[in-house]
Amino acid sequence: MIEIDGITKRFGETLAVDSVTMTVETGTITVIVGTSGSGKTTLMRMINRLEEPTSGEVRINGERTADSPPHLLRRRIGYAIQGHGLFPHHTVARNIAAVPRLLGWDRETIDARVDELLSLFGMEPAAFRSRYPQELSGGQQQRVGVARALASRPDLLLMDEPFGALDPIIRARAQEDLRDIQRKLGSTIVLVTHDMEEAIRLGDMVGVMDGGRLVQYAAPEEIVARPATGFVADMVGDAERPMRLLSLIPAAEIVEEGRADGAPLPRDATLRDALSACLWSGRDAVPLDREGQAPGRVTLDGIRARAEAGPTTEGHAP
Ligand SMILES: Nc1ncnc2c1ncn2[C@@H]1O[C@H](COP(=O)(O)OP(=O)(O)OP(=O)(O)O)[C@@H](O)[C@H]1O
Repeated sequence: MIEIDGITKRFGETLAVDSVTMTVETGTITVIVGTSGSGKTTLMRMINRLEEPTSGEVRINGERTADSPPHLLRRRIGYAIQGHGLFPHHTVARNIAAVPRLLGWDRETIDARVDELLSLFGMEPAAFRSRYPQELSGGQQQRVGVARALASRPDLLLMDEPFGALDPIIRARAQEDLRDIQRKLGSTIVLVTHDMEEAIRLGDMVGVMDGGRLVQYAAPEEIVARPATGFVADMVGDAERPMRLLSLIPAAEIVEEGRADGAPLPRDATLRDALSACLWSGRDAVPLDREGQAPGRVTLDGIRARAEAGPTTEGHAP
């Protein structure tokens, strides 16, 4: 359990973090969300003492972090940042093994851990172990970055906008993978993002920061159903916009040739209807009735691409 107790950080005149108190339970994901400059990164960096608090303290499993030398503390706490920070001249295996090597693990244990993590992240160890970061796709580099942060089985993994550099489709996959792996390993994760949708999707608990203050700390359902302030409500509203947008776009706009299983949706169905039908039936395409022609199909990929294009077509303001 991580207890953040009345923690405050001042940079000169700036009150970056203002007396934040929160408890993170072991084996959960806590997401800190807020706009730029709200203090979320500073709050997180005070957990592993990359920043020293002006006042207040942090305890990990009852031990005050202030009593642990920062370099020892940071070996127990994984840290993954946007752009992954991999060492370009080291192989994937050596990158993942960085902290276990520092900790003096023996070679077989390290090799086994590297292979275990690569497999867990869906990367065949024999194919990836000896590659260099520049020989990987962006999504693979990001996975190696997270694998590295998890390698020494840290008490806690801190993640600062880990998916910020990924395009939206990979991002959704990366979030699902993280969730799966966190469940399998039982890791405790604190993740910082400016994206409320990501917070709602990933967090067991969501903390919303505004102007250095923690304005709400609750389960995602609670945040959505009962936002504590207007600011939280606005952030939730922004997150729901893609869904609202989907219900305004006719599925006919992205219908394509080809068949799909199931009863055709009516020709005036919206993308939201099509998405619901796909999710409900577990299919990645559904048929759509068309005027004077055989039914076409609407695919999940098509829906996703159209949602990401945003309200580009005239008359579809969200
Ligand atoms: N080292 C520093 N020196 C002076 N001011 C700082 C320093 N680090 C952060 N700040 C200020 O503290 C406030 C909070 O910054 P912080 O980086 O924690 O916000 P954030 O919510 O993580 O924002 P972003 O999403 O842009 O990273 C900002 O006003 C920032 O300018």
